[in-house]
Amino acid sequence: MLLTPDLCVIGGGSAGLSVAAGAARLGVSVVLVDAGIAADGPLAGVMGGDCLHTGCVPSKALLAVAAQAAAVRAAAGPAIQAGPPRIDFSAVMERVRAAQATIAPHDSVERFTALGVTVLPGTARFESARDVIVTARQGGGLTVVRARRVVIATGSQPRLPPVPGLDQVPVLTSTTVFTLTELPRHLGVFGGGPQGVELAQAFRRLGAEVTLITGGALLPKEDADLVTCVRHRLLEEGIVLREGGALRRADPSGTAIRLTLEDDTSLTVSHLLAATGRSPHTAGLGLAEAGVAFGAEGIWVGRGFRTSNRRVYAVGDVAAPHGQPGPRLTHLAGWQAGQVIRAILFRLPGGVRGPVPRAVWTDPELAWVGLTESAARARYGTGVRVVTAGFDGNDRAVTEGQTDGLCKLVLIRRRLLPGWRLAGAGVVGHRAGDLLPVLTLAVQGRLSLTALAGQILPYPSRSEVVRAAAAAAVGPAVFSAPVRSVVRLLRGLP
Ligand SMILES: Cc1cc2nc3c(=O)[nH]c(=O)nc-3n(C[C@H](O)[C@H](O)[C@H](O)COP(=O)(O)OP(=O)(O)OC[C@H]3O[C@@H](n4cnc5c(N)ncnc54)[C@H](O)[C@@H]3O)c2cc1C
Ligand SMILES: NC(=O)c1ccc[n+]([C@@H]2O[C@H](COP(=O)([O-])OP(=O)(O)OC[C@H]3O[C@@H](n4cnc5c(N)ncnc54)[C@H](O)[C@@H]3O)[C@@H](O)[C@H]2O)c1
Repeated sequence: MLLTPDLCVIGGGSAGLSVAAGAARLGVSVVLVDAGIAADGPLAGVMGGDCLHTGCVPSKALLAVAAQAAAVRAAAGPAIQAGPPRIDFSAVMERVRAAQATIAPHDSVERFTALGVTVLPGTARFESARDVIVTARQGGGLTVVRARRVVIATGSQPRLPPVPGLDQVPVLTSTTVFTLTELPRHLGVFGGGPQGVELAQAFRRLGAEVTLITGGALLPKEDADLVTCVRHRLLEEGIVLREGGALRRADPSGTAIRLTLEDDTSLTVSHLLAATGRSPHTAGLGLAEAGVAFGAEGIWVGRGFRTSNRRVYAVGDVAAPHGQPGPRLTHLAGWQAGQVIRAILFRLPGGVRGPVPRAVWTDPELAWVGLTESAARARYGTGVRVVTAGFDGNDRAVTEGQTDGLCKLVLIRRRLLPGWRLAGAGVVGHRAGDLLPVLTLAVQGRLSLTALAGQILPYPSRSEVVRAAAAAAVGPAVFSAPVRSVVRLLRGLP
């Protein structure tokens, strides 16, 4: 069979679905090929890729149930008499599946078909610079798609470092961890990025013994002072942290797994989860046949997310803008999808990307946008100023008994005018992610510090910590000697 649509989208994850839905709603004929459509089970007939099946949704649902368990433990005291929570792990996983099932209709083949998209369940591969061959699932035959434009959105997969013995032991990844039917007795988590830290806390709060092993520092992309707050809580909750203790080898030990670290220490765990990053899904796509340049970091794209083949574009986790692996996040995939629609359908040049907000959804959460302090200092040296305000001075946090954390603003000296400009901002603390939108607006929109400091905010709210940090930035200028002189002068007037 030969199909000749305007657009062929390969991959039905966050990126591909956004492109397909947007294009179809603008009246363009779209063929969407997805290899990840579940054939049976509760998510049968559902696309959604990593985010829905093995990423954001199940991990956040697991964290949410785990947070409830932690809240029960924390509530127990003189005011509330409660015992330790009894956790039914299979019911926990039911909650995870229920969250997925609630979101699933949005990503279903049915919805996309109703939007006018032709959905082909199967695996796509370029046969030439123009033609994409789709091998249908379950031996259902071949379809040739000859589209005016093709968008590759094939995502990424878990990356396992070449540690000796890792291929000799059962290793869980994000692909398999959400199919566990029993709570691991002792979970070794290998990797201290957002994935490792979030899942370590979730499993610990659900009652597993957890050891987190990471070659470098915990959350290495974040400023150390913010990470300290997260680390403190993980330790307090009983997670054993082996930071800087890279894994040297893994060996089977009966039904368990023996891990030997670089410092010659070893430990035995019942389960091992590798959370050591992801690599782009480029294999088997026939990229060489299509004349699409790519590397280990992903498919190289320029402005408008166009590849080296002018008919072909790439977005989402698989794309490497200007040859660099970007952050791999669902909301960034959504933004890129909008850009590719602009480029293909409206022939508009790609917009310039503002700083991308990100959050680690642990408790406390760590949320950031723009330059971190360490990145700013590396770039601007002494022309950097940092101000903070802690939740210990925030009345709402005090009333909630959740005063850990702070808001931090990274300022750089203005080039032409006197004063400072906001280059990065973030919060660590209880529900810190909810405070990120205003900081994102401030950093992306180059909002003045005076505007941030002058906000009228509901009292008592955690959002006041942002205003307090901005007030700390503008305070020295407001209460300076020249301003005091003006006040003195005016006081003398009738
Ligand atoms: C545990 C975990 C937690 C996460 N939490 C967050 C979070 O809280 N916030 C956040 O923003 N991001 C989070 N992420 C990252 C987020 O899931 C990804 O950035 C996002 O899903 C990428 O979307 P995508 O469309 O590029 O790729 P994917 O969602 O991977 O979709 C790719 C699709 O392409 C299909 N495909 C691949 N090859 C072919 C082929 N040859 N033919 C046809 N189809 C093909 C696949 O089957 C899949 O359906 C998390 C990731 C993990 C692993
Ligand atoms: N909240 C969120 O937005 C969120 C949550 C989970 C995952 N994600 C996304 O999913 C993807 C995967 O997350 P991740 O945390 O696995 O990736 P990551 O690349 O951020 O972190 C990988 C971690 O593994 C460690 N590591 C890698 N190789 C190692 C080795 N050989 N020895 C020791 N340590 C090693 C790194 O030091 C790092 O701590 C990322 O793209 C991330 O953005 C996002």
